[in-house]
Amino acid sequence: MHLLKIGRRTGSTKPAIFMDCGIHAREWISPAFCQWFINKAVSTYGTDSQMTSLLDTMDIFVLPVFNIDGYEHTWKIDRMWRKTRSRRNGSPCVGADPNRNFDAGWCTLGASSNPCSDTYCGASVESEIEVRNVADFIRKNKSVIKAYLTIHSYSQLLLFPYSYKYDLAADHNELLQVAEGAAETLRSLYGTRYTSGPGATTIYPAAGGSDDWAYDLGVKYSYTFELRDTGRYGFLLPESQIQPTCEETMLAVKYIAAHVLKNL
Ligand SMILES: Nc1ncc(C[C@H](C[SeH])C(=O)O)cc1Cl
Ligand SMILES: [Zn+2]
Ligand SMILES: [Zn+2]
Ligand SMILES: [Zn+2]
Ligand SMILES: [Zn+2]
Repeated sequence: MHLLKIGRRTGSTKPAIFMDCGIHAREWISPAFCQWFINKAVSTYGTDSQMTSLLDTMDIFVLPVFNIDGYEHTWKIDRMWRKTRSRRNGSPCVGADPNRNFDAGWCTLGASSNPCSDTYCGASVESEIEVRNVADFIRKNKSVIKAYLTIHSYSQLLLFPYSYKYDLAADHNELLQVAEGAAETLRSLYGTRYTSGPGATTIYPAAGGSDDWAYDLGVKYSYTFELRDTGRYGFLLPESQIQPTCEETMLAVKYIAAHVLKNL
């Protein structure tokens, strides 16, 4: 797994943002966005004032493709694959849903213990090596990681904890306010409408997700993005929409980052 660290080479440890893409293999617009983000971050540092002040103060960790084996599978075999590609002896089916495999109400709701289900929670918490690696990294760096962003598609949603329960997060009001501000900034470019809210009531109740896990670990600004569209093309978003999607999402990510920066 290739994790990029974007930031100034100062010796000092800086507060950081962690963003992952491609946790679900078929959500191809997601890795496209991380690639776009990396290029923008390095190419506009020094010219774009927001990006410059962000990178002068914070580091940004970007994991462009979380679920590498699943992503390759969608390129070569099965475009609609979602899960990892782990194999369990004795099981006829392959893979677990990495976004049900985190230690956050693991396998209690909105997930399946059937290895053939697309929302299979895995044999145990962090059974998927990709999940274990990301969780280990964030645990090790939790004192500096101030925000966790995980990029999915589709539905045009900006979700935050909780999905594994209906209780509101302690920081609900702030998380909602920031999400709504980010969604409004995103809409200002092409008019794309996003809905913001806690996962459980905004999309569906489900346990084992990375955003809930990061939030409970202490990463306050924890968001799941569901990028374009709302179902017309779904996961098969046309190439013509890649650039506009990346441009509008960039605005939302910069909005959240600016809020994190202001509240360091
Ligand atoms: N904590 C979570 N946050 C967001 C979601 C929605 C994504 C949408 Se593809 C999923 O089903 O894994 C699911 C969970 Cl479990
Ligand atoms: Zn397959
Ligand atoms: Zn997803
Ligand atoms: Zn999705
Ligand atoms: Zn703010």
